[in-house]
Amino acid sequence: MTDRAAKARKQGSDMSADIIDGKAFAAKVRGQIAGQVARMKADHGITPGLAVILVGEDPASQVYVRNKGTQTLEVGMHSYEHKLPAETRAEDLYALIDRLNADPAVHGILCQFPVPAHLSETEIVARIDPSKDVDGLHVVNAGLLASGQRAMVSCTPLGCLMLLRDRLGSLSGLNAVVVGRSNLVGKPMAQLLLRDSCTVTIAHSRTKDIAAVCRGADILVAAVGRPRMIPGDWIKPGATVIDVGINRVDAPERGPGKTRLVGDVDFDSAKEVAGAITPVPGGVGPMTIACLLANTLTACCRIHGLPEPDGLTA
Ligand SMILES: Nc1nc(=O)c2c([nH]1)NC[C@@H]1CN(c3ccc(C(=O)N[C@@H](CCC(=O)O)C(=O)O)cc3)C=[N+]21
Repeated sequence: MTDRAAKARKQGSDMSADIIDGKAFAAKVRGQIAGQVARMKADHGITPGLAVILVGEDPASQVYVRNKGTQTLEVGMHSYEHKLPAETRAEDLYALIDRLNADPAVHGILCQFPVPAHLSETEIVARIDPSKDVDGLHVVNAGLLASGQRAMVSCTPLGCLMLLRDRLGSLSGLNAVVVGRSNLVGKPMAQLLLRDSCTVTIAHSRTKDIAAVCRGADILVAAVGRPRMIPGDWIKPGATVIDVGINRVDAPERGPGKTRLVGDVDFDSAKEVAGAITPVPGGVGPMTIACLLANTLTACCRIHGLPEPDGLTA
């Protein structure tokens, strides 16, 4: 049975949704990357390198940066971590970015956000060489993507696209609703879906009757950052639901002071309606890091004029 047939069968039935295993898919993607990195070393003597900048000591950011560093090394790339004190002056941060831009061993540069309030994320991103901008945030990359040209594409939307293509095959003609309009996720996600010939709606906090808009979605991508905002009765039966939200909430049921991660979708009610849904954790999050590594490999290939890796770009 094809995926679409399975989806059709699920409509109107009371089966619960397939859970999309982002963790397993991400491990597969990292395996592919590791193979291509090994070949790159053997054939060309080039090792892709990723530089991650962390300003300040936000505990969640420290965990993410550590995970990124470990996974970068696991696929055989070089990892360069730059931890700067919270009070770092903008000019010193820019001097570091300039050095990394000029460093031939560095193919990808990421500055972990949020940064302390005295620094400007916009100006930091503008300082990064667009060809090394593995977050896809530079206006040059946003513009290239929007005009259908070869760009560096933000890691989270790229990961969501890989999961959707794996699940659905062709996305052509499907109604896609993206909830959230951030530069990091919502906007590039909408561009990618449009490029795959979806009919795309971007919904947000001011959208009128957002529930009805979501109910029209064959593909629903939630990227608002509000815990469990989207209930099951906003979801079209059989829809594919991609939950980008990673929200830490109190979990007194786990003991005093305990917390846990939840998405922007109310998973328990949504899974009774959707055809397939990504869990949090274990859904989009691991794909984001896998795509960061994919983007670093892609940037390295482009910088050296080598053919781009298969299946790892948009
Ligand atoms: N310039 C920049 N680019 C980013 O891409 C960026 C950033 N800044 N700042 C912070 C957010 C957050 N982010 C995550 C990546 C992976 C997981 C991830 O792997 N999550 C796991 C588990 C996480 C856990 O257990 O804490 C999961 O969802 O299964 C989460 C969050 C990237 N971000």
